[in-house]
Amino acid sequence: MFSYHCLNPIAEVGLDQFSTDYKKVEAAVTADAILVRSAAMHDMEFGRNLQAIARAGAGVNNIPLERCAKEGIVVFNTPGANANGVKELVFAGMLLASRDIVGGIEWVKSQSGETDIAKMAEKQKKAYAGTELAGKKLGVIGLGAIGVKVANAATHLGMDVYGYDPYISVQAAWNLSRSVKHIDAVEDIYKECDFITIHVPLLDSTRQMINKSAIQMMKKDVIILNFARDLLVDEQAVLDGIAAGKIRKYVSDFPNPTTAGQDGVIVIPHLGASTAEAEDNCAIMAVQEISDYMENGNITHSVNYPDCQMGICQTAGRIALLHYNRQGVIAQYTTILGDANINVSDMTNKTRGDFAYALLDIDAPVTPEVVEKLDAIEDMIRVRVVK
Ligand SMILES: NC(=O)C1=CN([C@@H]2O[C@H](COP(=O)(O)OP(=O)(O)OC[C@H]3O[C@@H](n4cnc5c(N)ncnc54)[C@H](O)[C@@H]3O)[C@@H](O)[C@H]2O)C=CC1
Ligand SMILES: O=C(O)CCC(=O)C(=O)O
Repeated sequence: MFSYHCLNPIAEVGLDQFSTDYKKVEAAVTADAILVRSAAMHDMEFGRNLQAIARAGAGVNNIPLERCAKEGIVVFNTPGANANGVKELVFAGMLLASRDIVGGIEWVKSQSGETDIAKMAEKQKKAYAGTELAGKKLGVIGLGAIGVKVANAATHLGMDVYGYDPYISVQAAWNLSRSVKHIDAVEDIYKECDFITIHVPLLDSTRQMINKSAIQMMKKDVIILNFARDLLVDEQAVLDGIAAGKIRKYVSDFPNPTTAGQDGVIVIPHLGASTAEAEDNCAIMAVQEISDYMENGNITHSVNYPDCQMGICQTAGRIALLHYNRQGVIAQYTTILGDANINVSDMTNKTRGDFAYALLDIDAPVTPEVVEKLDAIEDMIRVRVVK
């Protein structure tokens, strides 16, 4: 029996995928696995039996990845599962920034009961007029699951699309429309584009990527869209740019005291992934990842351990070893198994930075004494008897 805890509401259609071997628990500290959306986990203490965390979403900046790896907790995310939901809201953001749609709607509301409203609207509407998307230059920074969808869709709206991603994956490159111009220097996006949208993860290397000097390079009346993370942008510099008449609008999906209520800023309450479809997709993928890890030891879409799959175990036993990626560890654990007369019939050992993961299918079940010896290896983080 496995236990899981949900730190945020997770779509039932996903949780329904757990077999009857799983039970939901109220206390995170007692759970084998945690499902989370945006809840901040950096200050959480983890129970010793916690083996996996699945982020039902893309961004993992709310989870202490390194600490989890050191505690033998595999962290997963659900790449691409909410990308379409975000893409659609980015276009809503572009439209809201191009014309004062919200101002217009508010005006209509304020005139409710006015019998002459149709005639008044024809006079009033010039106050809310704007510009079109077609023919404008859109710069997309980060061509991953979301960036590619935004870039491709924008070409169908007649936009001239520039894409920048020095680390683009082969899959994303395959998916990118040939109409998108591949830009090698992000500065060219800053200098050329009417709309700039950022879709990169929040990392030390991307924090405040859009800063004062980037804004200085931008065209007058640029519209900046941020559906990735607020800390990617120096938002005070953006407010200064709006006040100086350089930036026409800043659209953000991340309310905070700096931007909420400010002129020239449209802030949405983190709704990018809040669609039934995205929530269902993320929950289903997260539950599948956790189930495959808990039941088979397979890792798919981890963000702190290497991916590693050996299907369903067909031998007498399977063990999973989470260890540091250091010299001599493989020799030590295979010697312990050999000394215990346990034949390894299949194994995979994968590494990711400082961490490594091994799955071993063995011809006899391991005894508690063998587990104890494996655990005692200096660079061993966690030993799991999967079967
Ligand atoms: N508003 C919302 O509700 C949502 C926000 N997000 C945010 O959007 C981010 C992106 O999501 P996905 O596209 O699904 O992730 P992804 O991992 O598929 O794509 C990220 C892309 O950014 C690129 N990248 C990394 N550093 C870069 C740099 N310095 N310059 C240019 N490109 C760089 C990577 O190569 C990758 O292709 C997430 O990390 C998350 O923070 C994601 C989903 C929902
Ligand atoms: O779960 C959510 O609503 C947030 C989605 C998000 O920001 C992400 O997937 O990175």
